[in-house]
Amino acid sequence: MPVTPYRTNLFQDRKELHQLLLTGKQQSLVKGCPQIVSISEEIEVLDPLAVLQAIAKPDQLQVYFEKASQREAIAAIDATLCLKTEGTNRFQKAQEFIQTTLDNLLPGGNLNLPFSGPHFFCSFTFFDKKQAVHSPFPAATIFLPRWQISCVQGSCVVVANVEINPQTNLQLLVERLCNQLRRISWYERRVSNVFEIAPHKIIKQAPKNAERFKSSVLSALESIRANQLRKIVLASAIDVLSPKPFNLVDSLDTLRKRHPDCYIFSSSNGKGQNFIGASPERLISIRQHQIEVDALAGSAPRGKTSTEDGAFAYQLLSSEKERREHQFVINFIVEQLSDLGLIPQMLPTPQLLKLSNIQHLWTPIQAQLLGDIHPLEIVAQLHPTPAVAGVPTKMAQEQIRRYETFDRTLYAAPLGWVDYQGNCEFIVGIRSALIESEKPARLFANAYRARLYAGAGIVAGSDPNKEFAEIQLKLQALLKALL
Ligand SMILES: C=C(O[C@H]1C=CC=C(C(=O)O)[C@@H]1O)C(=O)O
Repeated sequence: MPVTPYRTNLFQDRKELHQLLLTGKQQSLVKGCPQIVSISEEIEVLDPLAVLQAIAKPDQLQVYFEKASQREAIAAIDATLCLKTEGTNRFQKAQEFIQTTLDNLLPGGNLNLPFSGPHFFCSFTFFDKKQAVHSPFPAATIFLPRWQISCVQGSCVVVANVEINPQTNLQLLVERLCNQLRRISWYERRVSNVFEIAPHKIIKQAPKNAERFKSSVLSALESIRANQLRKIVLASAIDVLSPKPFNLVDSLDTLRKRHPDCYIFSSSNGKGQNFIGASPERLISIRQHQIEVDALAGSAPRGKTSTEDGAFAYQLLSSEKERREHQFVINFIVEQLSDLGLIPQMLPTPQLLKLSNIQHLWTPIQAQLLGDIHPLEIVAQLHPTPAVAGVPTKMAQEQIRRYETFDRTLYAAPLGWVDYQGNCEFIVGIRSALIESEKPARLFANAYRARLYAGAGIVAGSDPNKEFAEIQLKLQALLKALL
């Protein structure tokens, strides 16, 4: 992909912008196919979530990511190009789509800022095929956004990706791009809450949920005793109904304030359904060839006092069962990275990751990226880890299908971005919910539904009551943000 030495403030200089687009047009003539021109420019400080609120439309694909503790947020709005696919080779197809797009892409503007240059936003479902006819998300969605707005530690960048073909009217395009950028920069810099009075919501949790979950745990423990399984992560879902639509931006705004140590995320399917969450788990990040993967498994509540909190932490760190549950995840990640010829490195004992309502055993694993391994090859190798599936993986996935009566959709699956230089960040979509902000569901007496998901790792020695209590604790992260 050639990098063009254009000025860094292309939107200020229409002649230069026109010239870059013209190069794209000429390239599309020579290559005989449309080209993408990607323009990056620094803008005044704004909140990407406020831009999402101001310009995104419900019928557009959208993704939002934020790590408040690192002062990092990014919004991707509408798709210039998109691939929706499924099957066992979905990661491979996604990789090919990205490569083909980059072969026909001309980047311009300021490429030296964090998040400048084209980024591809990806969401994968837990399973590689649709679980139900009306599944809200395809097994893989990869898109190059029309507009990408990011803010990293006070430095904000806008990236516009436009498709050009020999017929494109460049003057009109320049006009349209500059107008849209003006709209983005003018908008409110802070999220304005739409609902002054919180809508009344009814929590609907089938009473059978608890019993069904506990009997699944007992049955899974039987499979563990029979040596068919060593670990399985079983999840539960609850439905929250509301007479008013759920507001995506309000929910994200609440989540980022309540869970600054988590990755706040949302992925919208362009049909009024949004998958949102506050996940503590990073599947992988690659920055300048440095890979980081989280092994996260083993949980305890937070204490009400520092003494109680310390006691919970001590129990967690010294529990043989929690350490075993955690070790399965480490072993899997190390094995999968080693299979790719990488050399994983980590500290010998887990650390504690303390979140607002729960604490976990956490082992960050590092490796140096070697050769030309694509980030999605590593994602394919890592998903699903035993933090969300089990050991052995295939058997655990089969059993999950048998025990869980709901569609996992994006729950516990990789969600993230890959950039044009091979950097990436993927989180695991846990502590999450599917919210409906467009059409009320007839099935629920025309109310709007939010489905919340959380799971727990089951190993020999697990207690069904304790695992159910852990799930309730995890569900609180989302429940409090929606109510
Ligand atoms: C599967 C979930 O959590 C995983 C991540 C951290 C701790 C876990 C545990 O202790 O069971 C789970 O493996 C979830 O929150 O839905």
